[in-house]
This record gives sequence, C-alpha cells and structure tokens, in this order.
Amino acid sequence: MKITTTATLGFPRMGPNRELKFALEKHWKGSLSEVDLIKVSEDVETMGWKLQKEAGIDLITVGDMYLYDCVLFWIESLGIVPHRFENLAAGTTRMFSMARGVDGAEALSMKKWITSNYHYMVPEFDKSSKIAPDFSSFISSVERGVGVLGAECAIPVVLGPVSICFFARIVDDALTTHELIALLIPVYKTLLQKVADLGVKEIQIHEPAIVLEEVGLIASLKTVYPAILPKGPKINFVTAMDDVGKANYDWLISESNGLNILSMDFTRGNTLGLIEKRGFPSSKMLGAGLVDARNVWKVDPGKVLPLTDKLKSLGIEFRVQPSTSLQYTPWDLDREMQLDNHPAAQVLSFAKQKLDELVLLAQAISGEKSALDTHTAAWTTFHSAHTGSTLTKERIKHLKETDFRRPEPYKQRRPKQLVGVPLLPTTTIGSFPQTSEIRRLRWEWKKGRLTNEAYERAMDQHIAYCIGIQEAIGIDILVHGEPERTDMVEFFGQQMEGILFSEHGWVQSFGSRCVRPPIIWSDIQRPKAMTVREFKVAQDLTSKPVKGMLTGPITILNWSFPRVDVSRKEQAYQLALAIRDEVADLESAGCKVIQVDEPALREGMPLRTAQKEEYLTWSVDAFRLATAVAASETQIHTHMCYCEFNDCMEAIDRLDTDVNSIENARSDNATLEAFQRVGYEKGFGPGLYDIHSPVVPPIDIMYEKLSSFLKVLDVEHTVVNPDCGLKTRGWPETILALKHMVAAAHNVRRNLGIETQ
Ligand SMILES: Nc1nc2c(c(=O)[nH]1)N[C@@H](CNc1ccc(C(=O)N[C@@H](CCC(=O)N[C@@H](CCC(=O)N[C@@H](CCC(=O)O)C(=O)O)C(=O)O)C(=O)O)cc1)CN2
Ligand code: MET
Ligand SMILES: [Zn+2]
Repeated sequence: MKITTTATLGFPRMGPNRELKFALEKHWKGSLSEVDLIKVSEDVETMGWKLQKEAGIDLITVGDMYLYDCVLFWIESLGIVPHRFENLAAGTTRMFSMARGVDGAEALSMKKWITSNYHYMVPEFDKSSKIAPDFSSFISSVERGVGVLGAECAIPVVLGPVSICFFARIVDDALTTHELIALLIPVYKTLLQKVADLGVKEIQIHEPAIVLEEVGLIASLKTVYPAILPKGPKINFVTAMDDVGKANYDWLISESNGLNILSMDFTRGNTLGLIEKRGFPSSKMLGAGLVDARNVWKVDPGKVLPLTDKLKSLGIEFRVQPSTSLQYTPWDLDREMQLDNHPAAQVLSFAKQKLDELVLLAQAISGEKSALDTHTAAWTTFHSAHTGSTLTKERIKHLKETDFRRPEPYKQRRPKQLVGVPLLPTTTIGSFPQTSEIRRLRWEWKKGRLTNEAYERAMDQHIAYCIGIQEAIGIDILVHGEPERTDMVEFFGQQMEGILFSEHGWVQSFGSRCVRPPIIWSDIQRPKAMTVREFKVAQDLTSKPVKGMLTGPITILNWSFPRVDVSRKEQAYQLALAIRDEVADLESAGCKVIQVDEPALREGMPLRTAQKEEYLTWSVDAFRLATAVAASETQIHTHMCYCEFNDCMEAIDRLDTDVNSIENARSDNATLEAFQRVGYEKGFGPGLYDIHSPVVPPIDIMYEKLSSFLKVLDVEHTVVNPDCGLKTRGWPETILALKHMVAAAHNVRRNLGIETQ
C-alpha cells in the first residue's frame, strides 16, 4: 500500500539556541555584518531542513526563512515602500528600517497574526508607494533549498497577493484594494513563473487572510487566481488557524480555480463539517492539517484516527500536514532535561517531535496499525496518573453569582477610592526598563551563583530606584516596576501549580523578541502569594499609593499552551481563582489600587461571529471572578494594548473595572468616541504617548493630546499614563518622557482651574 505523503508548512526560524535572535541583535548594534547575519540564518534553515529530511518528511518548505517577519519580507521583495522610507536603497537594511524605524521615520505598525501572539508588520501603501519588485533574494533562497533538498522535495512558499492586500493599510485613499490587486496581478504572474522555471514540482501559496471574515475577499480571490497561476508545478493553496467559512470554501473547491491541493486546518474551527456538508472534489487533493502546530501536546490517536477514517470513507485523497507552520512551537523537547521525570513529559511534543508524529500518523493511515501504539499508551498512562486538584474543582463547583460581582456598582464605589489623589492622576502601566544588569542578576541567580536572599535584595534596590524616580518626577499612582519578572505571563505561571516551564522553549513573538509560553498541564493552584512581598517593599518606601500589578486570567491562558483535556473556560476560571486570591492578599497588605492586565483578551476571540459571544461571556466572567473580590474602596484597573477594540467594547465595559488604560497610538479620538457610543462611563487612561519609540514627544504635544482626550472624556474619570509598559525602553528616555507627561498633566489641570500654583 502506498504510504501517505507528509508535508510541512514552515519551521521555527530562531534556531535551537535562538541563534537568529542573537545574530539580529548583534547586527543591529553594528557588531555583525549582513553577510554574517545571513550565514547564521542559512545555518539555522539548514538545521531545520536536515531535521525534516531525517524524520522522513516528503515535502519540505523553502524560501520561508524570513529574517524578521514573513509579511515584512514580502513588503520588501515587492518594494511596497511608504513615502518616509523612499530614499533608502532596496535590501535588508531598508527592510529592517521599515520594521524598527529610523530617525525621522517611524516604523511600520505591528499587528497580531490572526489569533496568535506572533506579530506581523503591516504593509503601508501611500500616494508615493509603488510596486517595485525585486525577487532575487527569494529566488536565490529557493535555489539554495532546491540544491540542498532536491526538486522533488523542496516546496517554495509564497505569501499570496490577496493576503498582502487585506493586511495592507492604505493611507490617504492612495488607491482602492481593487486597484492594489490589479497592480499585484502581473507581478505575481511573473514571480510564480520564475519559481516554476526552477523546476519545483509544487508551490505553496499561503493566504492566511482567507480565514478572516473580510468583505470583498472572495471577489479578490476570483479575480486574482485565474490570472496568476504558472504552468508546470502543482499549486498548494494553504490556509490555517480556523476553517475558511462557507463562502470561501465553495470557491476553494470549485473545479475551475486552478488549485491542485487545498491545505486546511483540522485543529481549529470546523473544517470537517464544511467537507461533510459541501463535499470535496476528486480532482483536488486535501492537505490535512492534523497535527496541531500551535500547541505542544502529542497527537492523540483516539481523536485523530476517527477523523482520518472519516476522510477515507468520503473517498478523499489527502496528505498529512501540521495545522500551520511549526513556528508557533519551540524547537526541540529533547533538550528539556528538567522535564524528564515529569508525568506530562510523555505526552509533550515540540517542533522536532511533531515531524516524527507526521510520519507515524501517515504510516498509521497507510495501514500500519501499530505505528501510533506508543502514543496511545502514553496518553493512557498520563490520564490514569493525573487526577488534578480536588480543591480547585470544588471551588469552581461552588461559585455563586455574587463571586462575579463587585459589592457596589461603579458610581457608588468610585467616590470611596483613592481619596486625596488629584484629578487627572498620573500613573504608568507597570514595568520600568529591564536593564541588562537586571537580566544578568537573574541569570546568576538561576545558575545558583546568587542566593535567593541576594537576588531579592538586588531586586529591592531596583524597586527602590523606581519608587525614587517616580516620586522625584511627581507621579501620583506609583508602581514597583516589575524588575523581578522575566515576562508578565511566565512570572505568574512559574508560581502556580499545574503549569510547566521549558528552559529553551522559545517562540518568536516579533522580530528578535521571543517568549517561552507556559504549559498548562493540570488544575491550577496558587500555593502562596506571588506579588505581595514586592508590593510591600515598594509601598513601605512611599506615602503615595502603589498600584499592585497582576496579569489577568485570559492573558495567562491565551499566552500559554493550554490543556486539551478540559475547556478553555474551565482553565480561565481556575486561573481567575488564583488571581482572585492574589487580589485579596494585596488588599490585605494595604494595596489601594490593583491593575489586572488583559492585553490578550481580544486575541483569544474566535473569528466566527457565532462563537464570539460565547468566548466573550466566559472570558469577561473569568476576569470578574478574578477582581470582584475587591472592596469598593479598592480601585481596579486593567490595561489592554495593540488590539482592535471595536468589536469587543461592550465586553470591555462588562469587565466592570474602575479604570481601563488602553493603548491609543492612533492620534485621533475614534476609539474613545466609540467607547462612549457603547455607553462606557467608567475610568479611562488612554495612552498619552507611544512607548515603542525612543523618540520623546515634547510637553506641548502631550498637552494637546491630553486636552483632546478631554473633549471626549470626563475629567473626573480620566487617568494620565503612557500607552504600555516601559520594559523595552532605556532609563534616560523613560525619565524624560514621564517628566513631560507629568508636566502636561499639570498644565491641563491649571488650565481647567483644578490646580492653582
Ligand atoms: N508573553 C508575552 N507576550 C507578549 C508581550 C509580553 O510582554 N509577554 N508583549 C507584546 C509584545 N511581545 C513581546 C514578546 C517578548 C518580549 C521580550 O522582551 N522578550 C525577551 C525575553 C524576555 C525574557 O524572558 N528574558 C529573560 C532572559 C532569558 C534569557 O535570554 N536568558 C539568557 C541569558 C541571560 C542574558 O544574557 O540575557 C539565556 O537563556 O541564554 C529574563 O528576563 O531573565 C527577548 O526576546 O529578549 C517583548 C514583547 C505581546 N505579546
Ligand atoms: C503587554 S501589556 C504590558 C503590561 C505590563 N504591566 C507592563 O507594564 O509591562
Ligand atoms: Zn501593554
């Protein structure tokens, strides 16, 4: 019997030891040449190819080793350059300049990639932008892949033109999406023919935007695809992260669209439902995304084999693939020595292990019944050994309606809070610069070269420094600065039972920045207070209120690898109880204002309208469960950043926080007005300046901005703050920016007669 084919859709790009991250950062500092940077990236790419080849993967992607981001690479290759960068010569330097900004030209904006914690660079097309393609870098990387892997195995990846158009921000009505599509058609036709001429047998065209419910998407697909496909290679049209929805599905399966293989995600959304209801043509092959590329659990044969049996019974010809690129999982589980004896280790799988799973699954499908037996055994052992926490389960069972409700509504509790703090109080979002000295201390401590006491003393000095700076600048609501936290999610996860950590399990978040997502494997419990010690250290140093700083349950869930044996809702409630206990402990320690960050609330929202409400209901409830324990006198803040607020404003209102500090990078007040329209009447802290830029706005700009906020917002309910945490910034610009922010607040207060001197 013919063995089922296996293919991949992309591999982690940072390398087993984050080689690319360190090379990039050296290059940007000027201590590594472009040639040497490219050498590092090619070495990492070759390592990935070798692993895939050795695992027995049949079709391996090439041309997708992006130095910074996939979309950015295609922006540069297509030469789509906004006016402010037009004097730069094409090439890697221009590409990095667009990603990171240069003096006088701010960076392209960054956006969450569909429903993940990966960020892409947003293409920007203004009146002076053109399409000025140069595909030489892409073509030579494909040639390298074909050279190493052979033309039978090397599959070039192209980012599709429809996604470029739908991701793009068109400035000043420079042109319509339709006109942009028309410009891209001949360019893509030439590109795809060039790739075909290299003798490859298949081309993957990735169209990630197809899972979004965008108006006009289908019309674009219909215009573009008949016009661009080359003669020769088969075309694998790749979608991921959700099902494609009915309308797009019907276009995908149409006989006349010229597509040969349709790759779809079977781990999110309801792809099987679409196939069952709407059929699948015998003229096309299915690229079945059966191995979850966004989580770290082994394939469960009990779940996946019934699915493949179904596909077989429908007579569909299919191959085995990961659900999307493996870039969302860490490189290799074998390096995690400290997990060796952990009960969950036997059911974990990182990118390298997933390659073996693809091959085993293909063997099982091809009739080798025993291929996945060890997988079945591992899951059985895991489930029988793992009982979870009775205490947590009981607490959830006995939750009452009042556990989700503050003792009094906003209007009644607000006058009881922070009495004595001036109107338009100034504050920050939590973190202060994470200096190399802080990271070095942490490293020494982790290696055992620094005792717990010595590490805590060192962190306390940083806290004292942060308090001193804030006092000196005259900020009203202080923070301790979060020096003890590696990451706002990792830090909390590390102190909860039921959550596991990897040592090398880095996943790219944007550019060279990576995260090590916690792995939720069992019921959550918080054995002891997580932040109270540092809060007390800070509060003891000042008579001003210090804001307690927590990460909310939804953000912890969405930035972790979740369990697959219980619902996300259940996990969110468990996390909420842990945070609730922390809120109560902070309050007992004298904390008067507590911020519970939820920057990832929007990101976890499903794409299909039908499922959005359900998600927003339980996620808002989880947040309320975490915070409603606070007394009326305690002011609860939240913070959200870099997301689209428009379709979840009512949900944000239902969080029932006293203050919501949001990133508001766009200069107009559209977001604030929209919040007013949905009846949001609680406290607001719109970001006064963008923390991503090292450029410090002058006082008068901040003054204007704050004054403009007050055209929409009520003075009584407005808080003055930057738009996100300051951990990625340096001290000098942080101090200057906060001085300007405080000065702007004073000027506005004087202007309004709230303050006299
Ligand atoms: N989880 C998460 N997602 C998020 C955000 C966030 O803050 N957290 N913010 C938004 C943007 N995303 C971001 C993601 C990562 C970073 C970031 O700064 N990451 C750091 C890693 C942070 C970290 O854990 N650092 C460790 C250091 C670990 C380390 O590299 N150790 C070295 C040795 C020590 C050294 O020399 O630094 C090693 O292991 O080799 C620490 O502080 O201790 C990086 O890539 O550089 C920033 C923003 C959206 N998503
Ligand atoms: C990505 S949101 C960051 C919130 C966190 N409190 C910080 O200031 O870093
Ligand atoms: Zn933020």
